[in-house]
Amino acid sequence: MQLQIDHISKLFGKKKVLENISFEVQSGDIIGLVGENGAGKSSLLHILATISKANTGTIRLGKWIYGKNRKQIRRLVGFVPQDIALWEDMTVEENMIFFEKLSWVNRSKQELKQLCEDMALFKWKEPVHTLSGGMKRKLNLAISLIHDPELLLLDEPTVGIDLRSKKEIAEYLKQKAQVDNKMIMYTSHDMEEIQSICDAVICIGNDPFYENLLRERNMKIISF
Ligand SMILES: Nc1ncnc2c1ncn2[C@@H]1O[C@H](COP(=O)(O)OP(=O)(O)OP(=O)(O)O)[C@@H](O)[C@H]1O
Repeated sequence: MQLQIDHISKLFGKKKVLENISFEVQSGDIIGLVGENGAGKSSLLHILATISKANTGTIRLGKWIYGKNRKQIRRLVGFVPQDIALWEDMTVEENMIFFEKLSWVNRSKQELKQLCEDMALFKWKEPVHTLSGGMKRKLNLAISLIHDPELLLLDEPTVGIDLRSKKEIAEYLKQKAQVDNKMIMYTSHDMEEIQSICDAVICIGNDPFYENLLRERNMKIISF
């Protein structure tokens, strides 16, 4: 499958946040998005998650076109937003079951539990409000994987997650891309993490500071 982004721009009022962005992502790719605060990384992910619309340009995911085939596209996309979105009074198990019911797939309890464990989350019967910030993020990640999306969009997914779990999650995501042939787009301000996970990086805002950082690390830069 291919994600094809063709000349997209995004405006908020008169403010241009994304300008004429074009690039392609293939199945199996993990693409990093970097750039300073306010550069437009989340805005791009929101567009790709169909939560917001680009002002110009076209986007295709496989044979489907954004704006025309939203329902089909939503089934193929998983999104972990920066803000944690969970039912705080329900347990981890109840949250997983709730989101499984909202999805288009049937997963057994064991499969749902395994997804949490893949994210190094070993709480199951605990109410979410008793979890740490990092554990909640792990749960958000597990939820985004319930419907086995072809395109996984992760907006700073590992903020607050301990180093061991970060490493385990990175290995899991690499396997998802390499073995299961999924596309992953990933934002982070942690260059080491970006370097260890991503095959190539897009520098939102064409910022020479970030481009130099990436060159110093011999990372492949996707220009647009
Ligand atoms: N709903 C909105 N209405 C108006 N302006 C917005 C809206 N969402 C984002 N913006 C503006 O768009 C710009 C890009 O924001 P965005 O959140 O995409 O940046 P980012 O690169 O993800 O930043 P960060 O690294 O801080 O997460 C910012 O100037 C922000 O204020």
